[in-house]
Amino acid sequence: MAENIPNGSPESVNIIDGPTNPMVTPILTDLYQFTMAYAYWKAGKHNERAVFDLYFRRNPFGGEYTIFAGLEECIKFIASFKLTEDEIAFIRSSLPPSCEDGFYEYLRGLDCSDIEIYSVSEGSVVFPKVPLMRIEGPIAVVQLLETPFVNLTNYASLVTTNAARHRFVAGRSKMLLEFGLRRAQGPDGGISASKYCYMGGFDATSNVAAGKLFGIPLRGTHSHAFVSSFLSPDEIIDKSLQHHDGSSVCEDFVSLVQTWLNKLKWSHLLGGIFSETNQSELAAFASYALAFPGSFLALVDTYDVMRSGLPNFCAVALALNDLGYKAVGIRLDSGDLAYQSCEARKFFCAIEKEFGLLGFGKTSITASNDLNEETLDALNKQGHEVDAFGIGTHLVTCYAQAALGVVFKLVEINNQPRIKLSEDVSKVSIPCKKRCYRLYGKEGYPLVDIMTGENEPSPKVGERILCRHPFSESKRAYVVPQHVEELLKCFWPGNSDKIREDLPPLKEIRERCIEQLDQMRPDHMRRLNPTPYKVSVSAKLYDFIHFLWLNEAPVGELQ
Ligand SMILES: Nc1ncnc2c1ncn2[C@@H]1O[C@H](COP(=O)(O)OP(=O)(O)OP(=O)(O)O)[C@@H](O)[C@H]1O
Ligand SMILES: O=P(O)(O)OC[C@H]1O[C@H](OP(=O)(O)OP(=O)(O)O)[C@H](O)[C@@H]1O
Ligand SMILES: O=C(O)c1cccnc1
Ligand SMILES: [Mg+2]
Repeated sequence: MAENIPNGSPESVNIIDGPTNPMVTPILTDLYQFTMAYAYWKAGKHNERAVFDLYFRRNPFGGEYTIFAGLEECIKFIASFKLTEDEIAFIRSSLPPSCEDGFYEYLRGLDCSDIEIYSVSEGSVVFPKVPLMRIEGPIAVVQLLETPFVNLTNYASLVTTNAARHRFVAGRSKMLLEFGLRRAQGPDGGISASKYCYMGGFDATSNVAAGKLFGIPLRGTHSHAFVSSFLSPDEIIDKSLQHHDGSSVCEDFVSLVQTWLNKLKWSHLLGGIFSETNQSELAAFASYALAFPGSFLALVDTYDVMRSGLPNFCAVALALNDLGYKAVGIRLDSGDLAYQSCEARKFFCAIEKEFGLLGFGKTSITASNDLNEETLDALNKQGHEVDAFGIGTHLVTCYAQAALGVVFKLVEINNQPRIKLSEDVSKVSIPCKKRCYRLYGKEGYPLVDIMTGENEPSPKVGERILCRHPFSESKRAYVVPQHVEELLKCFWPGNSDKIREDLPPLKEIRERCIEQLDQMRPDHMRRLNPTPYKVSVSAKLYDFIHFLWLNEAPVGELQ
């Protein structure tokens, strides 16, 4: 797990690269973090040891689960945390002239070597109120981390969860392609979406830069422009195509395609479905096949799916088959995707039967066009024959919910627990430096997450423990865990002697995410009225929260 390099040593810092986005620097933060840092420094308080929790309050998309993502980028950020002279000069110009020079000297020496970070593993299923990360260190430095950490985890967790939810509705067997780059919120939105949609269970992306940066499989088809850019088959100059096994060359592939189109037109099973297809579309398909004979996939809805796109595709696919190539399939990008996919499947099966082409019935059907959880669900209910979904706008923009609402709250300073009160109970923070556990039941499902004080004994397998709702007195349950998982692990030991967890490769995080989702009890996962997962505190922590609450809340006076 840990590398053979002393924790906190310069070597252990150096082996972690900087953040993916070079815009992620210490000044990618809110001004108030620097004004507070100055005021802490001025008060001589800047080195007081603080503990902050990063968590969220409500699951997104009306669901009862969230996937935690963004940890790797946070660690990469703090590993390279250092203000440049240029940045310090800018901060100086942004703060009042009365701010003392000593502060800028202090900023010059800042790094994150004295920060400790405990975190849930990236790609884990997580729940409201339970800390995703616990950040400890000198208060002025930890304060500066608030905005970038929330920024790096908020959208990451939201879009990973969105991807996981799309995967859940589509089912395991479908291929899910992320097509969102053009519709994403800027370049960082696009790159992040590709990374985190893969993490949340998508199979591939169309985003070439993300393929290069993260090793995500790349996939794509072609657009309507390619189809409409052709006017007629006469445009195709080099019509020759070598047989797949290299044994011979077909000098006029376009004629072979026309021959097949004629056969299809007069075939017993397909007769009457179409007459004359669009010849410019046929030219586009033949050209694409000449360019990619081994991976031919055609967008069939430019003119008319049933009367043109589908027969044209099949004519090209059959001609390719004569030369030893297997066409991949079609893409549908408009209209009723359930109906058209079923009709296309019937067409492919009829060809398999008519021409004895084994396996042609299974030719792949990709669907795209404004897809989201709801349309996937509707397609499932109607019955469809789609093998792969290409999803852009709704997925990457998180159209159904714009932000997760991750927060970063002080829970302890100089070993003194702190609480933030609110009229709204759901916004009251859970004080103390805590440990967090997931307790598993007899059937192997996670039953409850429990937070305890740092120094309480951990829950034990086979030992009954009282789990209390943090704020509702009557809600409590005894649990005898069959398995206990400690959730917060050390990802940045600072100057402590803790062992640092490795940052796993993206593919491993994705596998963890898929595995964790599979482990959940199905009623927490369903789309309609899912059962909330229980989040609790130990009896001792419950008593302490309420003691501190009473202590901090002023008593009103009635006149
Ligand atoms: N069988 C179906 N059931 C429910 N929704 C569907 C079904 N088939 C397609 N959809 C959805 O219906 C919407 C159709 O959108 P719209 O009418 O704008 O597209 P279109 O006219 O078919 O195509 P274009 O993008 O070319 O305008 C899309 O969001 C698509 O995902
Ligand atoms: O629909 P999304 O989920 O965002 O998926 C990406 C969309 O991008 C492409 O469309 P294009 O940019 O050509 O626009 P259009 O289909 O809206 O005309 C593609 O054909 C998909 O329809
Ligand atoms: O490759 C595709 O088919 C694709 C890529 C991006 C957006 N829409 C479609
Ligand atoms: Mg579209």
